Amino acid sequence: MQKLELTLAIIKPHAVSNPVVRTFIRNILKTKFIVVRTKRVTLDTDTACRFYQEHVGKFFFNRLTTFMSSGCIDLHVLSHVNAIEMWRRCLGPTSVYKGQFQDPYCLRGMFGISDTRNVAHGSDSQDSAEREIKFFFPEFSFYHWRLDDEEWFRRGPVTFNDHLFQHVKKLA
Ligand SMILES: Nc1ncnc2c1ncn2[C@@H]1O[C@H](COP(=O)(O)OP(=O)(O)OP(=O)(O)O)[C@@H](O)[C@H]1O
Repeated sequence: MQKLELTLAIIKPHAVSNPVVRTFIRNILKTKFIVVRTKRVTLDTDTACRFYQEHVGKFFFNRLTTFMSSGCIDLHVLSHVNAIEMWRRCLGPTSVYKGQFQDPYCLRGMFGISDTRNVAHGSDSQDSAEREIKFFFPEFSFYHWRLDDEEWFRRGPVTFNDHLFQHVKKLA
């Protein structure tokens, strides 16, 4: 049985503040993935700039970091075999316009407003996922994940806790 992979999903402010979009996305997350952690935060611009530091100097950097600190964002640590690719496939292309033509049912194609307000973020590699999860969930233990939790979530049984918006171990 292939091991579970972790990825970070960030639901961007315009998607969190729209109840229809938020509910649609949450349904995908809880039915297609194992949701390992969920947290809602509001970033200050300094934290948004640190998170997106690889884009410093690009024409959209200021727009992106201002937008990401303009309201609540939802952070989800997702798990699945090939979680990174799966979540990015749900998102579709970075460009909303491209998504609308190439893959109209992807989240960005359906709910994106612009290339900045493109619904959500997904880690693009295992290294990025680990770095990004550590950035937002410093208390998350990769040691315990690898030692114990990964196998538990893979084999089950798990149940979904709506209040936490997380899957949790189902104890006998
Ligand atoms: N040409 C652009 N114009 C405006 N905003 C952009 C543009 N390119 C990227 N961005 C913003 O910067 C974010 C990070 O860009 P990146 O190139 O890493 O895209 P991505 O990997 O598809 O998206 P993400 O990392 O958010 O999942 C994008 O999600 C988008 O919000």
